[in-house]
Amino acid sequence: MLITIPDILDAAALTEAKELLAKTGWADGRKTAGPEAAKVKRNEQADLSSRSGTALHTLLNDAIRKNAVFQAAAQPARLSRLLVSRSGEAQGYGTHVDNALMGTGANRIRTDLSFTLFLNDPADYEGGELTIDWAGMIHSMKLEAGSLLLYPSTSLHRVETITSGQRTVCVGWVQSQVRTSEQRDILFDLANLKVSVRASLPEGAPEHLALSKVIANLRRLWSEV
Ligand SMILES: O=C(O)CCC(=O)C(=O)O
Ligand SMILES: [Fe+2]
Repeated sequence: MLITIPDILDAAALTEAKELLAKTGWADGRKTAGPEAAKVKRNEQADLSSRSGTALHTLLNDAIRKNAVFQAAAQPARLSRLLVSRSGEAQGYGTHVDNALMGTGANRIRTDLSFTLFLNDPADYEGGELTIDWAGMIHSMKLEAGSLLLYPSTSLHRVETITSGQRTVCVGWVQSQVRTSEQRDILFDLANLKVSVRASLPEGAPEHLALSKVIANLRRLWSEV
């Protein structure tokens, strides 16, 4: 599944993120790419180890984790550390596949899903679409500031070259409790169905219980914890 989630950050959180970003240092983005991806990666990455960088990481991480749609769609078991990157004119990120495993020690994860949280508006730059090759279809997307695009890490993708202005995003990866995309899709559909059933049938209706039972039993079959 490829899904856009609006309003991960509200206006106040976006302003705070931008203020923290203004105090953060930047380094060459190739440092955090695998050897193959490093050849096509042209951007800069924020130093999230500084004081303002740590505050920024916490702000973004909390906002992503607490979002109900993100939780339902990704079913996260674990999240990678986040990266914040910016690309200016003539920069971008050529076609690549993300590393299957990331992080070290206790932070090691299998990447099932990748996401980009847009930190500035599409009007601020030309080019810079995130282009994803998913199930034989090409999706090219550029979202409003504060919105997140979640997509399977199994796909080839790229960031189109920026022709003017500057693109700033936060990217990260999820190890899902549910390893396959097909099973995650079914659970996401059922979670959405549960919301509609709750809205249209009285509390305690047998349909609520039946649906809860189906969801719980599928999660028993498909989850790794
Ligand atoms: O900047 C983006 O939207 C995606 C970046 C990316 O593909 C990556 O960091 O692996
Ligand atoms: Fe990537």
